Parts: sequence; structure tokens; C-alpha cells
Amino acid sequence: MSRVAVVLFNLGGPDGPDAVRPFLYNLFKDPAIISVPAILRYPLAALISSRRETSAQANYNIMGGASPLLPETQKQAAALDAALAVARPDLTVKSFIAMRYWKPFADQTAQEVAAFAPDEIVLLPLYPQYSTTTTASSLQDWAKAYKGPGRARTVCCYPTAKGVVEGHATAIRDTWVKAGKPANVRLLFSAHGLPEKVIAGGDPYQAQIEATAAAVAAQVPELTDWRVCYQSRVGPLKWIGPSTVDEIHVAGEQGVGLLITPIAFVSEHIETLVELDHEYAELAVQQGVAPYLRAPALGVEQAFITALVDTVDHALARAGGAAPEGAWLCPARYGKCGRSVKGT
Ligand SMILES: C=CC1=C(C)c2cc3[nH]c(cc4nc(cc5[nH]c(cc1n2)c(C)c5CCC(=O)O)C(CCC(=O)O)=C4C)c(C)c3C=C
Ligand SMILES: [Fe+2]
Ligand SMILES: [Fe+2]
Repeated sequence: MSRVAVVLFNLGGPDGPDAVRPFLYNLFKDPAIISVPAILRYPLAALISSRRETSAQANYNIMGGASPLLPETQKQAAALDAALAVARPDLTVKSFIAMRYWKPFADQTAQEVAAFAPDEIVLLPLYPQYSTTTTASSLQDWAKAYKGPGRARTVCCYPTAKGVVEGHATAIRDTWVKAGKPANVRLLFSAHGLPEKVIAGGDPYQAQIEATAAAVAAQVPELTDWRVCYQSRVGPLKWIGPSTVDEIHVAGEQGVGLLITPIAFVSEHIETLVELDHEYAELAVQQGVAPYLRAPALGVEQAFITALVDTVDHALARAGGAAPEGAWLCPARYGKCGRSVKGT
């Protein structure tokens, strides 16, 4: 029986208060995040991580002192393994997790994958929308770390995969129905933002976010008023907009309620549990935005896990295999992302 390792990539988050500063240091020393020469980037990373430490710790304290990203990703890995065991009984499949800025780092996971002795490896970023700052950074990190056996298949992006779209649509509809189907509610798709210059450099992230949002909105015809916005801005550069904060002000001025759905985040973490549920919820109250509803992230929602299964299946059958429903091909102008699945 063929042995398949699926490597799930995500950002990672601190596992306790003492990990906040080194986690931030790792993030800001990544050239995919700050694109200046290493001689400047390393001291800059040390400075930003020390300045940000206390406020970031306070935010992680709201979640019990640590990021829930790893336990949430472990649940997704277990759900994927269970679903793959049913869908592909012809294979011995095991999922592994490699985080970019905190444990388990790619180096450790690479050793575990090598010990598993796979025939095939599917590299599956838990970022449906490709970005040089996330997907590319994780895949490059992995390429440096892995020296073991197995033929690698790389999943690039899946922003309009059937299960991604269905999973979001279900979460949004359930949230709206549970709140008693309020009228006069605007649906906000809130994605992590990026500096404008990253997009200008050929990063397809924003186009893919908009494609996901349009596909999901088409499946929730009950909420005809919808917009895309961007949160979590960091640093002095101009970021893509409109910002989620501005959209909350606009909703207040226009007297509409909001249903916010995180998009680009496939699990709950600091930017949903603190930023959306505390900071922006308080702002919404101040601005008189009512109701302020928040749809959950995809997590282990069945449709999303099915999307991951289909994506793995397609990656394995790539040569001549049919693309999964909703497969995305980036327009040629986005030079940084070529195809939805590519071999390495
Ligand atoms: C699609 C997802 C993400 C993109 C794109 C992204 C780009 C990006 N992020 C920062 C800076 C920070 N991100 C932080 C946390 C964080 N970011 C993502 C996802 C994306 N980032 C996740 C899932 C998390 C949460 C990790 C967790 O602990 O749960 C943080 C740390 C938190 C904080 O201090 O606010 C920073 C800083 C930049 C600069 C950037 C693109 C240039
Ligand atoms: Fe981030
Ligand atoms: Fe792609």
C-alpha cells in the first residue's frame, strides 16, 4: 500500500506568554514579511518584537495566554485523516503539521515525515488563498527543511473549492438564522490585510479573496448586501482596503447591522477571537451597529474537510486527474501564483 504524508502548513502562534516575543521575532525576520536586506531586517525584527511584546501578550491573555492555532489545526488534521481513511482505503495516509513561526517548526516535522518513509508527500497550505507572505514562505521553509524520501506534490491555492465556499455559506447562514434572521444586515467578508506593495508585486491574494467572497455570497442570497474588507494592519506601510474598522464606522453611519465572517483564516485564532470578537465588537457597540454577528471560521466543518480530501486526491492524481469542483486557476497577470496544483 502506498504511503502518503500530507503536510498541513499554517502560521503558528505562541504556546505561552514567554513565546510571544520569539514568535514575533520569527515573523518579522521573514523576508516574505519584511522585504529588506537581512542586515537591517534582523535588528528591525528584534526591535518590533520587543515593542509589540506587552500588547500582544495582553491579547493572547484574553485567550488564556496562548494561541489556539495548533490545537485547532490538530483537530483539522485528525478530521482529515479520518476522512481520507474512508475516501482512500487504498492508501496509508497520515497528516503532519508544520508551522512557520512557532512549534512545530518545519525542521521537526520534516524529521517526522522522513521517519514515516512516505512514497508521496502532499504539501497542503491551510491558506485557501495564495500569498507570498504565507503560502510561499511556508513552502520555501519546507523545501529547505525536508531531505527525506517521497515524491512531493504541492497544492498552491484553492480559493473557490466547492467545500470552502459551502463551508463559509453554511457558517454564515447558521449564524444569521440563529440570530432570528434579522433584516437590514450587511455581510462583511473580513480578510487579513497585506501591504499594497505586496499586491502590486504580483501577489494574487486580494484577487483570490474577492473570488472566494463572490462565490460564497452567491450561495447566501438571503444577504444581498455584502462587502470585502481587510483587518489586522501592522506597520507604517499603506495596506489594501477598505479596512474592517472603516466598514464598521460606515455601517454605524448608515444604520445597518453587520454579520462578519473571517475569510482567509480557516481556524479560530487571535485575529478572530480577540480582534473580531473583542476589539471590533466594542467598536460596533460604540458606533451603534446592531446586531453585530460573527460567523465561525471553517474549523472542522464537514464541507471544508471534504474540500481538503478532494484537494489531496487531486494532488495525487495530478497527471491527467480531473481538477476538483471549483478549482481555481490564477490569471496570468498574477505571476506569483501559476496553477492551483503544481508538481515540485
Ligand atoms: C491569510 C493569512 C495571513 C496573512 C496574509 C498574513 C500576513 C501578515 N501578517 C502580519 C503580521 C502578524 N500576523 C500575526 C498573526 C497572525 N497572522 C495570521 C495570518 C496571516 N498573516 C494568523 C493566522 C495569525 C495568528 C497567529 C496566532 O497566534 O493565532 C501577528 C501576531 C499577532 C499580533 O501581534 O497582532 C502579526 C504581528 C504581517 C506583517 C503580514 C503581511 C505582511
Ligand atoms: Fe498575520
Ligand atoms: Fe495558485
